[in-house]
Amino acid sequence: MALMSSDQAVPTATGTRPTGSDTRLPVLRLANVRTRLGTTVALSTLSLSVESGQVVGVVGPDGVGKSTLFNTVCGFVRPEAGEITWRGAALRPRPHRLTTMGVARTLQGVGLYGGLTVLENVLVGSPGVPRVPAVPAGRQAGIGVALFGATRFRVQGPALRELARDHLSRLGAAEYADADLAAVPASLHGRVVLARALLAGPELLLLDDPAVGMGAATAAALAGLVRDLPSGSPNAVLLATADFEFAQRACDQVLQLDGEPSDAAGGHGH
Ligand SMILES: Nc1ncnc2c1ncn2[C@@H]1O[C@H](COP(=O)(O)OP(=O)(O)OP(=O)(O)O)[C@@H](O)[C@H]1O
Repeated sequence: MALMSSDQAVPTATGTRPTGSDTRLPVLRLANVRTRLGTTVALSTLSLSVESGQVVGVVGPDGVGKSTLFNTVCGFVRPEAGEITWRGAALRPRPHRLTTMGVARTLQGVGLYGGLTVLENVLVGSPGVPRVPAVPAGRQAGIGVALFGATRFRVQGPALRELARDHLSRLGAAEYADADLAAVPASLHGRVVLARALLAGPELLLLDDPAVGMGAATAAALAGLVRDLPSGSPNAVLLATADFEFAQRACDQVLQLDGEPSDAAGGHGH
């Protein structure tokens, strides 16, 4: 695992937009990105590059800007400076285009439902999956659906269920597929969240503190699974965590964010 500092410069992309997606170029690159939330510079002068086949971790304590980084990459907030590129092409992210583009994101502690099987939990938010009465409609139509929905899914119906089983199997949780989520060990919940994100076949998987609240053994097992993820899909992983040990286990490269967010004009780099 290589350790980078957050002000380590990466070359700025040329800005010319390639006609096709060149898989030799970094999946995602941020160059000197700064995002302000109100008067707070929540993300300051951040540069990073996520190459094909890599798991890259961004590590830092609460409040250092990890969620802001993800929200910037997903287009929920717009950076006031810097450049984001996707396979070498300038990117202006839009949340509703994420799945089409090939980005899936997990959210901390969102969207696991007792009363549904593990398999049904993996399928929540997928197109063509009937609503399950146990889940309030508002939650099914929530942000998870927006992130994991529609156009990126190539299969539906029984084939989608089989794909969901395949992902559970890949993550060592196949035997729990038909069990109620409430009845399976909590140590498996992280894998259910992962399987759901994998279902869309993303090129880039964004993992928001995947080990939060986990015991050391569960986190270590999950880190091993995450480390092995980049293959065909996802092609690369960017994860944010406050857990340096988890990042060390899971990542090829770790970028440490350790600065304090600053007020207004006097923003400084992390
Ligand atoms: N809506 C907002 N308006 C103004 N400042 C905000 C807003 N949301 C977050 N911040 C501030 O921006 C900074 C970065 O927050 P962010 O949530 O990105 O950090 P984080 O590293 O993800 O921490 P956590 O894991 O606790 O969410 C923090 O100082 C936070 O207080």
